[in-house]
Amino acid sequence: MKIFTNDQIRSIEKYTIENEGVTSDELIERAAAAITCEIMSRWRQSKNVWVIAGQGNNGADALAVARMLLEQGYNVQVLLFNVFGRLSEGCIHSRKRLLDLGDVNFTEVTGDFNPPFISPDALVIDGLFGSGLREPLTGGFRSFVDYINESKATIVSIDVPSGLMAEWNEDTLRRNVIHAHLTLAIQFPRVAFFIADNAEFLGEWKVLDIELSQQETRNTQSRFFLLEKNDAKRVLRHRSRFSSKADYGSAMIVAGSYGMLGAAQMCARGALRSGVGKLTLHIPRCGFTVMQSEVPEAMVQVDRNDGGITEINLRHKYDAVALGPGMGTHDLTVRAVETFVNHAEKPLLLDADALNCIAERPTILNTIPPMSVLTPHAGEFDRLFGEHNCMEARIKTAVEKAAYYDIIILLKGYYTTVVRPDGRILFSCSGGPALATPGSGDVLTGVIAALLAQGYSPDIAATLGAFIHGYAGELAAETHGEYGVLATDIADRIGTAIRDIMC
Ligand SMILES: NC(=O)C1=CN([C@@H]2O[C@H](COP(=O)(O)OP(=O)(O)OC[C@H]3O[C@@H](n4cnc5c(N)ncnc54)[C@H](OP(=O)(O)O)[C@@H]3O)[C@@H](O)[C@H]2O)[C@@H](O)CC1
Ligand SMILES: [K+]
Repeated sequence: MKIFTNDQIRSIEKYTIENEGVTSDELIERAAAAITCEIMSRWRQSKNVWVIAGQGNNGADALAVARMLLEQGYNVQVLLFNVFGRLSEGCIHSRKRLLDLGDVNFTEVTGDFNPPFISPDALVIDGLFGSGLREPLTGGFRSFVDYINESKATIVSIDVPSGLMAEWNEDTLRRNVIHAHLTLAIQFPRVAFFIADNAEFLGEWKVLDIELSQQETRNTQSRFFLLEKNDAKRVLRHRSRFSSKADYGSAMIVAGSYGMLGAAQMCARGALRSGVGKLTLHIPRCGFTVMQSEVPEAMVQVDRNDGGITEINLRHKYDAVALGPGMGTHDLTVRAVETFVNHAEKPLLLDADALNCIAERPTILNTIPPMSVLTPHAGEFDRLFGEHNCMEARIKTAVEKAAYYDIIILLKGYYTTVVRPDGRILFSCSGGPALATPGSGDVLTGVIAALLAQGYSPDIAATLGAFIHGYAGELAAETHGEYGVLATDIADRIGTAIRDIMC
């Protein structure tokens, strides 16, 4: 699914108006009807409702919602902010239709005003600013947004929480944004919805369909994508009855060190549950017995060193090679990673300590084969590319680095984000807090390695891997709850996750 920018949504809206016989006011009515419906399904008429409208069409939506809720018997009080005397046409139209009802509790703010008391049990409909916001809120608007947040009322934001930019918000002061409990996005989710930093503003979010042109939606190119279950289903290949393990590729995982062999095991389990045809593990000598007994499906090749990885020799050809889980960052391991990466010709999968080794010797970055996949969590990313104070900043750096080094960067988190060298950004929407468990990332590396071995392109393997892994985590949470999931529980549900996604 494509995620559009504000400008693109605006042109799809314009196209719809110009080519599909619908007026802007009708779109506002559609949006308001869908929002009203959603509110009515959640809150009874006894709820006190405050509708806060701004001067643009976000305000127009809000005023139309106020009218519809009044018609449904809700007790509604309306505040329209018209401080610059510049209401949009839609807003003027919605105001007229609202006031035509007669006897409406309506205040138009045109200058200084004392904010009314909003009780904590009230419902606030936030239609102050939507996608037309130019810059972070300041002055009176900023104070009013703070005032609403502090009221402790339940807040429903129309389209986007007021003060939040639809795409990038790094420069937005945290306090200038409405903290919604529910955000009802018109027609499309926004890029900002998939960036972890903004979760506190959005609350739960839902997209409401107002039937903008499907044709124009299809024709509009995007650089942002969301991978959902249906997309994953479309990408996953069915297996032929006549296939053999030779059809599903051969993967090598270089992992483990003394005390960290569990990482290698979990990674192997992730790969084996993801359908890899053949799996070889390169581990330190001390892990031989345990690995052979715990992961009998894999072949084991031991390092000459007992406690860590010191040489990475591929004795055979592999369709995918993953390096990192539990490897440690001993000098000898750093050197082994450097030598191996220097000589590698095909894309690699680099995770965890492989990334930490590269952080120790950043020149390795220059020798990573094109289209290799790096899978850092926030800490590993910062060790590699410098400190960042938020996920948005990391995503922006990832875009730069992915292009510069011609690599794919998968940033772990809710909405794991995959950045391609061409600047395209894919978000995976499965998962949840159950995935925040030790070894979870090792399992993910195994899944991606298996997909690479089976011939999925690196960007697809990364995004699909993140989706499958997240989905398996959700399944594991159904059994064990968000607190109780082990990484091995995730690994053991990967097969079921793939089956569910494909059916
Ligand atoms: N997608 C769709 O198809 C549909 C979308 N719809 C709805 O329309 C909404 C978008 O409407 P919109 O374009 O009128 O923008 P909105 O945010 O209401 O206000 C812009 C106003 O705010 C002002 N302003 C900006 N920044 C400011 C600041 N920092 N501080 C102070 N003022 C600031 C700005 O001033 P200006 O830039 O003109 O100087 C302008 O006057 C969208 O979110 C959705 O709810 C539906 O109606 C149905 C169809
Ligand atoms: K809003």
